[in-house]
Amino acid sequence: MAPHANGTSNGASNGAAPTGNDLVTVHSDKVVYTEDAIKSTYTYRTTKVTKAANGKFVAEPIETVYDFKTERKVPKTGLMLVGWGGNNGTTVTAGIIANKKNLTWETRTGTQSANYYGSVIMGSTIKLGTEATTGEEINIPFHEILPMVHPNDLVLGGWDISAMNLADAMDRAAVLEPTLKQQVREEMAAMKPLPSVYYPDFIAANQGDRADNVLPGTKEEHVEVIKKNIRDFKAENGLDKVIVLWTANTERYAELIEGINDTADNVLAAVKAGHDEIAPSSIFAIACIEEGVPFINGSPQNTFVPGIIELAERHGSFIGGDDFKSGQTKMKSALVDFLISAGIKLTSIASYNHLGNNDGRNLSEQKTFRSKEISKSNVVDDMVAANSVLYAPDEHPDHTVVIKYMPAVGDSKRALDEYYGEIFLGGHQTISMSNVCEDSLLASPLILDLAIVAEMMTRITWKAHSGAAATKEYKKFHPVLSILSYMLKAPLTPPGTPVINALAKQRAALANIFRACIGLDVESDMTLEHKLF
Ligand SMILES: NC(=O)c1ccc[n+]([C@@H]2O[C@H](COP(=O)([O-])OP(=O)(O)OC[C@H]3O[C@@H](n4cnc5c(N)ncnc54)[C@H](O)[C@@H]3O)[C@@H](O)[C@H]2O)c1
Ligand SMILES: O=P([O-])([O-])O[C@@H]1[C@@H](O)[C@H](O)[C@@H](O)[C@H](O)[C@@H]1O
Repeated sequence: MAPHANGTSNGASNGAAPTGNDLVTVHSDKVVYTEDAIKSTYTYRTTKVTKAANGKFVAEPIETVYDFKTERKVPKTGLMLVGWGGNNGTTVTAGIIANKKNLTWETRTGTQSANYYGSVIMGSTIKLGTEATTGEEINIPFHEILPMVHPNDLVLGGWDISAMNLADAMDRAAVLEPTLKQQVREEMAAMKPLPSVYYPDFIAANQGDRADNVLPGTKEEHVEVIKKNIRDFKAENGLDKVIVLWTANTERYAELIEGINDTADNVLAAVKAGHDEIAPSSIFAIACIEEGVPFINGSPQNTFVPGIIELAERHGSFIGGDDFKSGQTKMKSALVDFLISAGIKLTSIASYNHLGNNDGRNLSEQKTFRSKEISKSNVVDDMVAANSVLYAPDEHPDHTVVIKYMPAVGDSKRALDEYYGEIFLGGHQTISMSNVCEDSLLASPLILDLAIVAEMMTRITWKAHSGAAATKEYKKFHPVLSILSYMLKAPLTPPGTPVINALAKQRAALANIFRACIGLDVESDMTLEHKLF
């Protein structure tokens, strides 16, 4: 259960008193509970900096007071996966069934129980505060900070260009132990992906041999079919909400063409005209935006061309992406943050990996590899740019990304990295690492995190007490959900806003925004209570 407040705010009634097995009770006059919502008042503190002519800085603390409102009712939520029959799609499906049924299965090393390890929402904790008398740090499960969807309750569906049922597709993926597969096989055999949008030019030619479940018709018709699929899925399962997430193959980048995909009207006209540069993932994005359903891109291609971002803003529909940050890049975003913020001048990063799953097979073509190369390379940019002591303007470490398809290793990707940097007085530090990433077992929990956080964001609204954003009515967050960045290699942010890739900053943003929704200040880690004499 989400935390509850005992206090009353501004003399307003506190509404429904906290009851039952609430994990946390928040004593604050900044939080009010009604039957339907948690309402908090939060003072957001930032620092406005002005650079003077002499190159020095003037810093001014700024306070903005926001009201947040979080709907408390957890909706019955469906998760529709594009690429449902793939390694990630089958693995996350089996994982939910295993957890829902509390399955255990025999492995070479003993009995294994279902879990959600690798999910930041289900497998990690956040600091709530310090124990009133002992000062001990109190941490709570991330999932408990707000009333979130539980992954066990997600209703799964989706599309695939391969007609294979989920049980056979799970075998094809070769990710899970037979002793687990046999327990979920019957349920998964009944799961059949809907026919999908297939434009061969956007993925590797070697994917053609599985494309036996393809929608006929025009691009305009495809948008309408996808929208109907979503409506039907919602109705048939009695859902309150649907989230759609792309875990299909990596597509090549779409060419950005003025007059075609630069504005919302142009991209809709291009769909109507059946323009070649409208990708399947963009067809899904448009359908979801028009249907008011959050759409998240777990792959690296530029699904969200400028016209689609404008369309999402026009409809107020949530979008997020790009490219799950599952293993090698997640490590990179943490290690680079550590090295550069420690004053070590990283001068080269060599990122090699090989893998043998179908994703690797699809990436064996240059056009699709290029999409992944971009998302795996740009992850260091913000950290480098933030350190003008080490790096001159536009100076960057050398950075190379290599991905090779080696069928023998299957889904067990081998990542080999070397980080090379300058240290004190001309010394050098070389960090070489080997990182075996069970790719689908690392990506699947991220699919759940992305879906749960995206759904949570549909229930959080805000208004400002003063300033330019002051409004009487509560408003939604910006349609581009940059709050999802912790789970993504190439975080999509609202146009004109900075991209933050540093892993710790991304996680802090997620945790602190959720803390603000229950009227708790950011966790500063200052622990002054332990430092003042
Ligand atoms: N650790 C990871 O696994 C990881 C990390 C980051 C990103 N990704 C990305 O996630 C995606 C899925 O990875 P995977 O290992 O599950 O790949 P996969 O090849 O096993 O699965 C992709 C599925 O998508 C289907 N597909 C292809 N085009 C489609 C379309 N237009 N509509 C519907 N279905 C379509 C394929 O038939 C296949 O079943 C890839 O783009 C990959 O780059 C994976
Ligand atoms: O997330 P990460 O481990 O850095 O990157 C992975 C790549 O190393 C891998 O080659 C690719 O197939 C996966 O889709 C994923 O993108």
